[in-house]
Amino acid sequence: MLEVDHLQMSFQGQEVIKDATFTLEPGDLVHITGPNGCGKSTLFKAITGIYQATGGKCTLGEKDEIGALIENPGFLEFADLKSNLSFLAKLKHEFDYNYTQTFCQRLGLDLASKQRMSKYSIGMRQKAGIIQAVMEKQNVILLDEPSRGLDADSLLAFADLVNDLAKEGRSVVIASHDQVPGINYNKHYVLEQGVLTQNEN
Ligand SMILES: Nc1ncnc2c1ncn2[C@@H]1O[C@H](COP(=O)(O)OP(=O)(O)OP(=O)(O)O)[C@@H](O)[C@H]1O
Repeated sequence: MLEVDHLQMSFQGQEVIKDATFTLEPGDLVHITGPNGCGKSTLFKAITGIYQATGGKCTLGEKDEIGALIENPGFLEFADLKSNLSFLAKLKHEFDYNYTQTFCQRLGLDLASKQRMSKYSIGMRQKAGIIQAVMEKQNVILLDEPSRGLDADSLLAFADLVNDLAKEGRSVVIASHDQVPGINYNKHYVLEQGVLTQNEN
Protein backbone atom coordinates (compact mmCIF):
# COMPACT_ATOMS: atom_id res chain seq x y z
CA MET A 1 0.00 0.00 0.00
CA LEU A 2 2.65 2.47 1.13
CA GLU A 3 6.39 1.94 1.30
CA VAL A 4 8.54 4.58 2.94
CA ASP A 5 12.13 3.77 2.14
CA HIS A 6 15.00 5.58 3.89
CA LEU A 7 13.14 8.89 3.64
CA GLN A 8 15.16 11.99 4.50
CA MET A 9 14.11 15.61 4.93
CA SER A 10 16.43 18.55 5.52
CA PHE A 11 15.81 22.29 5.67
CA GLN A 12 18.73 24.53 4.69
CA GLY A 13 21.15 21.78 5.65
CA GLN A 14 19.38 20.97 8.95
CA GLU A 15 18.49 17.27 8.90
CA VAL A 16 15.06 16.75 10.51
CA ILE A 17 14.39 13.25 9.15
CA LYS A 18 17.58 11.21 8.75
CA ASP A 19 16.06 7.81 8.11
CA ALA A 20 12.39 6.84 8.09
CA THR A 21 11.60 3.39 6.76
CA PHE A 22 8.30 1.54 7.16
CA THR A 23 5.74 -0.38 5.14
CA LEU A 24 1.98 -0.23 5.52
CA GLU A 25 -0.15 -3.30 4.94
CA PRO A 26 -3.95 -3.31 4.67
CA GLY A 27 -5.51 -3.00 8.12
CA ASP A 28 -2.35 -1.75 9.83
CA LEU A 29 -2.96 0.58 12.75
CA VAL A 30 0.35 2.31 13.42
CA HIS A 31 1.42 4.66 16.20
CA ILE A 32 4.35 7.03 15.71
CA THR A 33 5.42 8.85 18.82
CA GLY A 34 8.25 11.20 19.66
CA PRO A 35 8.94 14.46 21.48
CA ASN A 36 7.84 17.92 20.30
CA GLY A 37 9.75 19.01 17.26
CA CYS A 38 11.12 15.53 16.41
CA GLY A 39 9.63 15.72 12.91
CA LYS A 40 6.28 13.88 13.01
CA SER A 41 4.44 16.53 10.97
CA THR A 42 7.44 16.87 8.66
CA LEU A 43 7.37 13.10 8.02
CA PHE A 44 3.68 13.25 7.01
CA LYS A 45 4.30 16.31 4.83
CA ALA A 46 7.12 14.49 3.04
CA ILE A 47 4.95 11.37 2.54
CA THR A 48 2.03 13.39 1.12
CA GLY A 49 4.29 15.51 -1.11
CA ILE A 50 3.60 18.82 0.67
CA TYR A 51 7.37 18.81 1.16
CA GLN A 52 9.68 17.30 -1.41
CA ALA A 53 11.79 14.72 0.44
CA THR A 54 15.52 15.37 0.18
CA GLY A 55 16.36 11.65 0.13
CA GLY A 56 14.86 8.18 -0.05
CA LYS A 57 11.48 7.47 -1.54
CA CYS A 58 7.80 6.83 -0.87
CA THR A 59 5.83 4.45 -3.03
CA LEU A 60 2.05 4.42 -2.95
CA GLY A 61 0.14 1.60 -4.67
CA GLU A 62 -1.68 2.60 -7.88
CA LYS A 63 -5.13 2.15 -6.38
CA ASP A 64 -4.24 3.57 -2.98
CA GLU A 65 -5.28 6.99 -1.84
CA ILE A 66 -4.00 9.05 1.07
CA GLY A 67 -6.28 10.93 3.45
CA ALA A 68 -4.43 13.21 5.85
CA LEU A 69 -4.92 15.51 8.79
CA ILE A 70 -1.69 17.45 9.37
CA GLU A 71 -1.36 20.18 11.99
CA ASN A 72 -4.30 22.61 12.07
CA PRO A 73 -6.75 21.88 9.26
CA GLY A 74 -7.68 24.89 7.12
CA PHE A 75 -11.31 25.54 6.18
CA LEU A 76 -13.47 28.07 4.35
CA GLU A 77 -14.21 30.02 7.53
CA PHE A 78 -17.45 31.68 6.41
CA ALA A 79 -18.97 28.46 5.08
CA ASP A 80 -20.71 25.70 7.07
CA LEU A 81 -19.50 22.11 7.61
CA LYS A 82 -21.32 20.58 4.63
CA SER A 83 -20.05 23.28 2.24
CA ASN A 84 -16.51 22.70 3.47
CA LEU A 85 -16.59 18.91 3.28
CA SER A 86 -18.38 18.82 -0.08
CA PHE A 87 -15.88 21.36 -1.46
CA LEU A 88 -12.98 19.14 -0.40
CA ALA A 89 -14.61 15.91 -1.64
CA LYS A 90 -15.45 17.41 -5.04
CA LEU A 91 -11.80 18.23 -5.72
CA LYS A 92 -11.43 14.54 -6.58
CA HIS A 93 -14.72 12.69 -6.16
CA GLU A 94 -18.44 13.07 -5.71
CA PHE A 95 -19.47 14.20 -2.24
CA ASP A 96 -21.24 11.29 -0.52
CA TYR A 97 -23.55 13.01 1.98
CA ASN A 98 -24.86 9.85 3.66
CA TYR A 99 -21.44 8.26 4.05
CA THR A 100 -19.96 11.49 5.42
CA GLN A 101 -22.95 11.82 7.75
CA THR A 102 -22.08 8.47 9.37
CA PHE A 103 -18.69 9.87 10.46
CA CYS A 104 -20.24 13.14 11.65
CA GLN A 105 -22.73 11.19 13.75
CA ARG A 106 -20.02 9.00 15.24
CA LEU A 107 -17.94 12.03 16.24
CA GLY A 108 -20.87 14.20 17.32
CA LEU A 109 -20.92 16.82 14.53
CA ASP A 110 -24.07 17.94 12.73
CA LEU A 111 -23.54 17.87 8.95
CA ALA A 112 -26.76 19.85 8.42
CA SER A 113 -25.75 22.64 10.80
CA LYS A 114 -25.61 26.10 9.23
CA GLN A 115 -23.01 27.27 11.74
CA ARG A 116 -19.98 28.71 9.99
CA MET A 117 -16.61 27.08 10.60
CA SER A 118 -15.20 30.25 12.18
CA LYS A 119 -17.49 29.51 15.15
CA TYR A 120 -16.25 25.95 15.61
CA SER A 121 -14.20 25.06 18.70
CA ILE A 122 -10.74 23.50 18.37
CA GLY A 123 -12.18 20.02 19.03
CA MET A 124 -14.97 20.50 16.46
CA ARG A 125 -12.45 21.64 13.83
CA GLN A 126 -10.29 18.66 14.65
CA LYS A 127 -13.26 16.32 14.11
CA ALA A 128 -13.98 17.98 10.75
CA GLY A 129 -10.32 17.46 9.86
CA ILE A 130 -10.52 13.76 10.76
CA ILE A 131 -13.72 13.36 8.73
CA GLN A 132 -12.22 14.90 5.57
CA ALA A 133 -9.36 12.40 5.82
CA VAL A 134 -11.71 9.40 5.67
CA MET A 135 -14.92 10.53 3.90
CA GLU A 136 -13.66 9.65 0.39
CA LYS A 137 -12.88 6.07 1.44
CA GLN A 138 -9.16 6.88 1.44
CA ASN A 139 -7.30 3.72 2.40
CA VAL A 140 -4.02 5.19 3.68
CA ILE A 141 -4.94 7.55 6.48
CA LEU A 142 -2.35 9.79 8.18
CA LEU A 143 -3.50 11.59 11.31
CA ASP A 144 -1.18 14.07 13.03
CA GLU A 145 -2.15 14.69 16.68
CA PRO A 146 -5.81 13.81 15.94
CA SER A 147 -6.87 13.83 19.60
CA ARG A 148 -6.09 17.53 20.07
CA GLY A 149 -9.09 19.18 21.72
CA LEU A 150 -11.26 16.04 21.86
CA ASP A 151 -13.22 15.44 25.07
CA ALA A 152 -13.34 12.04 26.82
CA ASP A 153 -16.44 10.74 24.97
CA SER A 154 -15.07 11.95 21.64
CA LEU A 155 -11.78 10.15 22.31
CA LEU A 156 -13.69 6.89 22.79
CA ALA A 157 -15.70 7.51 19.60
CA PHE A 158 -12.47 8.30 17.75
CA ALA A 159 -10.78 5.09 18.99
CA ASP A 160 -13.82 3.03 17.85
CA LEU A 161 -13.74 4.76 14.49
CA VAL A 162 -10.07 4.05 13.73
CA ASN A 163 -10.41 0.46 14.96
CA ASP A 164 -13.31 0.00 12.51
CA LEU A 165 -11.36 1.57 9.64
CA ALA A 166 -8.55 -0.94 10.24
CA LYS A 167 -11.09 -3.80 10.34
CA GLU A 168 -12.25 -2.64 6.87
CA GLY A 169 -8.67 -3.12 5.67
CA ARG A 170 -7.80 0.57 5.59
CA SER A 171 -4.45 1.54 7.12
CA VAL A 172 -4.18 4.28 9.70
CA VAL A 173 -1.01 5.97 10.95
CA ILE A 174 -1.39 8.18 14.01
CA ALA A 175 1.41 10.53 15.06
CA SER A 176 1.02 11.76 18.62
CA HIS A 177 2.89 12.21 21.86
CA ASP A 178 -0.13 11.30 23.95
CA GLN A 179 -1.91 7.94 24.08
CA VAL A 180 -5.55 7.56 23.07
CA PRO A 181 -6.95 4.66 25.11
CA GLY A 182 -8.67 1.87 23.22
CA ILE A 183 -6.83 2.09 19.88
CA ASN A 184 -5.77 -1.41 18.77
CA TYR A 185 -2.38 -0.53 17.31
CA ASN A 186 -0.49 -3.42 15.74
CA LYS A 187 2.76 -1.49 15.13
CA HIS A 188 4.59 1.14 17.21
CA TYR A 189 7.39 3.43 16.11
CA VAL A 190 9.44 6.13 17.81
CA LEU A 191 10.89 9.09 15.90
CA GLU A 192 13.93 10.34 17.74
CA GLN A 193 16.86 12.42 16.52
CA GLY A 194 15.61 11.99 12.99
CA VAL A 195 15.49 8.21 13.01
CA LEU A 196 12.29 6.15 12.97
CA THR A 197 12.63 2.94 14.99
CA GLN A 198 10.07 0.17 15.46
CA ASN A 199 9.19 -0.83 19.02
CA GLU A 200 8.09 -4.37 19.70
CA ASN A 201 5.50 -3.51 22.42
N1 LIG B 1 9.34 24.48 6.41
C1 LIG B 1 10.27 24.34 7.35
N2 LIG B 1 11.41 25.04 7.30
C2 LIG B 1 12.38 24.91 8.24
N3 LIG B 1 12.27 24.07 9.30
C3 LIG B 1 11.16 23.33 9.40
C4 LIG B 1 10.09 23.42 8.44
N4 LIG B 1 9.10 22.56 8.80
C5 LIG B 1 9.52 21.96 9.95
N5 LIG B 1 10.74 22.42 10.30
C6 LIG B 1 11.53 22.03 11.47
O1 LIG B 1 11.47 20.63 11.60
C7 LIG B 1 11.47 20.25 12.97
C8 LIG B 1 10.35 19.27 13.22
O2 LIG B 1 9.10 19.95 13.16
P1 LIG B 1 7.72 19.15 13.16
O3 LIG B 1 6.64 20.16 13.15
O4 LIG B 1 7.75 18.15 12.08
O5 LIG B 1 7.79 18.40 14.57
P2 LIG B 1 6.66 17.56 15.33
O6 LIG B 1 7.29 16.30 15.78
O7 LIG B 1 5.45 17.44 14.46
O8 LIG B 1 6.37 18.51 16.58
P3 LIG B 1 5.10 18.60 17.57
O9 LIG B 1 5.05 17.31 18.34
O10 LIG B 1 5.45 19.76 18.43
O11 LIG B 1 3.89 18.83 16.71
C9 LIG B 1 11.38 21.53 13.78
O12 LIG B 1 12.67 21.87 14.23
C10 LIG B 1 10.91 22.55 12.77
O13 LIG B 1 11.38 23.84 13.06
